[in-house]
Amino acid sequence: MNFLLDFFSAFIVLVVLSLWYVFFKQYNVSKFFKNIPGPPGIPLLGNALDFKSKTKGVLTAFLNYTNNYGGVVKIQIGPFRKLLLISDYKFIEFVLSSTKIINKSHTYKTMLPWLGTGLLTSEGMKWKKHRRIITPTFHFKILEQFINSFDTATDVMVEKLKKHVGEPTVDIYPFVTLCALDIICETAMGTTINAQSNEESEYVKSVKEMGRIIIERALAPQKNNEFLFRFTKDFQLQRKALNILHKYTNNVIRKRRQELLKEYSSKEMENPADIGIKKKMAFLDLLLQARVDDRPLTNEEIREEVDTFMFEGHDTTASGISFALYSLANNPEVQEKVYEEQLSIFGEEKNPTVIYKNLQEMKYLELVIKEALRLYPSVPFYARETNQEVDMDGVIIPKGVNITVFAYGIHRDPKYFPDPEKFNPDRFDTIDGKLPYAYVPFSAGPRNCIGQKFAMLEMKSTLSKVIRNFKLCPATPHHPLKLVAETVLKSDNGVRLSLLKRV
Ligand code: HEM
Repeated sequence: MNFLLDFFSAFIVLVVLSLWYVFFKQYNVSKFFKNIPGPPGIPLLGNALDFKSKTKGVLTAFLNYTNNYGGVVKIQIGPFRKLLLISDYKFIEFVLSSTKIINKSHTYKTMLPWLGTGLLTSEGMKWKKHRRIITPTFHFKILEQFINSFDTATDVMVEKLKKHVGEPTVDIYPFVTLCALDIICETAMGTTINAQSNEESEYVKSVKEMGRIIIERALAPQKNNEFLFRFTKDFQLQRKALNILHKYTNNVIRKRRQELLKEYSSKEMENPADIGIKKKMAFLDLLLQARVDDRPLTNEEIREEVDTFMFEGHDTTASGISFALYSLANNPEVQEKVYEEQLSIFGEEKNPTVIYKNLQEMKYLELVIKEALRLYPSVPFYARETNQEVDMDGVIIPKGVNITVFAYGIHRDPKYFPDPEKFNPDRFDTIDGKLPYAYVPFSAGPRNCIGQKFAMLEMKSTLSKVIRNFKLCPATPHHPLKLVAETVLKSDNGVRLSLLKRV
């Protein structure tokens, strides 16, 4: 009896202490949020029901909140989690340019099992040091060598699309995704997985599986919790997918390290500084040469970075390319200008050998891509968390505040983009460079997208080849997009259009 009483008292003390800890931790945060407008929620769940099933409602809910409550909105998810949704220019500028608000929010934790602490998820000194050594791997001399990989993968896609010429409606998203996956595999790891001809490969399926699990966990409170997640079916599926993904990357790393050592010993490369320029190399090879704190990166550190490129570097460009193709199909006069530009660079040649200079000459196509990323930013929102108190022009933001930058929201603000729903690439002719924090598809500041130049080149390369080969028309029946925020922006009913062969 005594034992039971002791146990019960200990349990009560533990609960009280835990609640006190949560309350104390939340006190400053709650005080900060007190006067910020936001949608009324229901007890315990807050606004969580607005996000309804899985991912469907988040984008619409965020947009409604922004329209109803303005550029700085308080959102409550469950009893304890609050987030600050921002689409206010000054606030976005403050957050993204800050060297203090650098850490990612709690939501990114669901990526850790796959990516570990690669560049996207790492913090503090690790992020700083790795960002410094990875930045040179995006030098244009290195990117230049990837054009051939972009070209070869797009050739495969064009051949596959040719089989659908004349059909009234084709969902191009799956074609583009597999093409982007082939590209990132070859450029990040130097390996060919032939995703386009081998869609059922274990690796491709595992990449898709992890993408799904990451976003579902981020939005469902019971899966987000590490302990409860262990009892779900997805935990087992994640284990299986991670086993395949990590094994693949680890094998590639081991093999490339051995090859590199052999090449060194045969004195093939005399000046390590030239590495990656003289010889075509994948990001992985450059990471194998890199040094941090006067030592090479460990296999695990390299795997984290390569997996991060695999994750961050294919769905994003696939969305960018797909929505740009959709916009061109539905805006024939813009498409005609893009085609004219291609003719002015290559003449009638449909499959010319494309070099870096040609891609730089595609100025109008660049405006088209920018406008597509304004209306359909691949990453519609991203979040930071304060790890210290910060002073924003006299307003103190306490430690522990989740600040979610709503890029999709500010991109549709008529103050910065008049007639925002109109697809008008020419607007970037006049506004480019002005108000940089109103246009943030690649984020901005010290923690912006390190792969944006790579992404731009890939998108130009792929889009230009498709446009040289096909005339794009709207799908029949008419196909309005149903945008949803998954790990990236997608359309729930596909990205449909119709293809005609260019003669
Ligand atoms: C259209 C294509 C792309 C878009 C729109 C895009 C967008 C973004 C955004 C918004 C962020 C910031 C995310 C955050 O703060 O949580 C980011 C970060 C990042 N992106 Fe991209 N991205 C694209 C393509 C790529 C590619 C092709 C790669 C790699 C080859 C890449 C690698 C990364 C990495 C490593 C980070 C983390 C950087 C850091 O935290 O220091 N991205 N990207």
